[in-house]
Parts: sequence; C-alpha cells; structure tokens
Amino acid sequence: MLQAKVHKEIDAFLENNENLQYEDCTNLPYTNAVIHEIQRFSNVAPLGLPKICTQDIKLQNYSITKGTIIETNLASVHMDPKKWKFPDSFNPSNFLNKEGKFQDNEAFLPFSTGLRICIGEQMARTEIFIFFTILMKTLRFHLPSGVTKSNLNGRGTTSTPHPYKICVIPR
Ligand code: HEM
Repeated sequence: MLQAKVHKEIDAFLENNENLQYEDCTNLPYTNAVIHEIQRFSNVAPLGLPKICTQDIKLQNYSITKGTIIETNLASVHMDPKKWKFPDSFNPSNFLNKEGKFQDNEAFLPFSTGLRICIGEQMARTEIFIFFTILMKTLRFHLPSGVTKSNLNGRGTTSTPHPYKICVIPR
C-alpha cells in the first residue's frame, strides 16, 4: 500500500536524522515521487494566471492579436499521454525510474514556467516536503469506515477540494 511504503521509507531515514531539511528529498525518492504526483494529479493552479498579449504576434501557426487574454492550460500538460506513463491515474511511478530512483519530468509544471513562473516555488516546494514528511512520520490517514472513495475533483481557480471526512490517527 502506498502509505505504508511512505511510512517505511520515512521511518528508516528519520531514525538517525532528526533534523529534516529540503535537501533530504534526495534520500526519500518514493516520498518525493508521491509529493510530485500529488501536485501533478491535483493541479492546484490548473490555468496559472491570465496574461494579456501586448502586441500582435505570430506563435507557431497561431496569430494572436494585441489585447488577447492568454490562459496557460497547465493541467493539460500534466495529463498529456505523450509525457506520462500513467497520465490519468494517481501513480507515483510517474516520477520513478526502473530502479526506484526519483526521476523528474520536463512536463511537471505546477508552478508554470518562463518569465512569470511562480515566485514562491522554492518556498512552496520546501514547505510541502517538510510538512508532508513530518505529517506522514507522525500520523496515519484513512477514509472513514464505509467510505471507499472521495471526490478528487477540485473547484475554482485553485482547485479547492470538495468537503470530505478523513480519519487521522497518531502512529
Ligand atoms: C503549491 C503551491 C503553489 C503553486 C502550485 C503555485 C503556482 C503558481 C502558478 C501556476 C503561478 C502562475 C505563473 C504564471 O503566470 O505563469 C503562480 C504565480 C505566483 N505565485 Fe505561486 N504557487 C504556489 C505557492 C506560492 C507561494 C508560497 C508564493 C509566495 C510566497 C507564491 C507567489 C506567487 C506570485 C507572487 C506569483 C505571480 C508571479 C508573477 O506574475 O510574476 N506562490 N504561482
């Protein structure tokens, strides 16, 4: 089971390393892959931020006129079957090679790319890694009895989750 694998990896690494740092993500390849897969699959900012074209331009075969509002469909890149082994399902193997080592992917763009890339990327990556790893170290998560799945579709510009209940148990 996915959570058991994360617990095992984190327990083994943190046994002798109490001070977790962002750089430790290289020592926790499975946990790192799960975090990346959460960001790929959940698409927190599916359309990035809108831009306005400041002059008439031709981009590949498209003519874009000044004043056009442009939205970057980041979620479509995250579901591109040409770029991912398992585009439509949650699977950390999207970020693991055959040896189980972490493998990045150029199509992983939750923070967008280019000149207006998210300015908080490094802070967000660090916080997500530290928070997630400590939460998994200390807690176990499961759906309430009788519930087999929850609504994973997000709502709004930042994919806010639908309300759901979850059991959180100290380990
Ligand atoms: C999971 C966390 C986060 C995600 C997925 C995320 C994602 C994004 C995305 C997709 C954009 C649009 C980039 C574009 O227009 O192409 C953006 C912009 C931005 N983000 Fe984030 N972000 C996150 C956390 C943060 C944090 C923690 C901060 C600040 C501490 C931050 C500050 C900003 C700012 C200021 C912009 C506008 C940048 C600009 O227009 O030049 N973000 N973010």
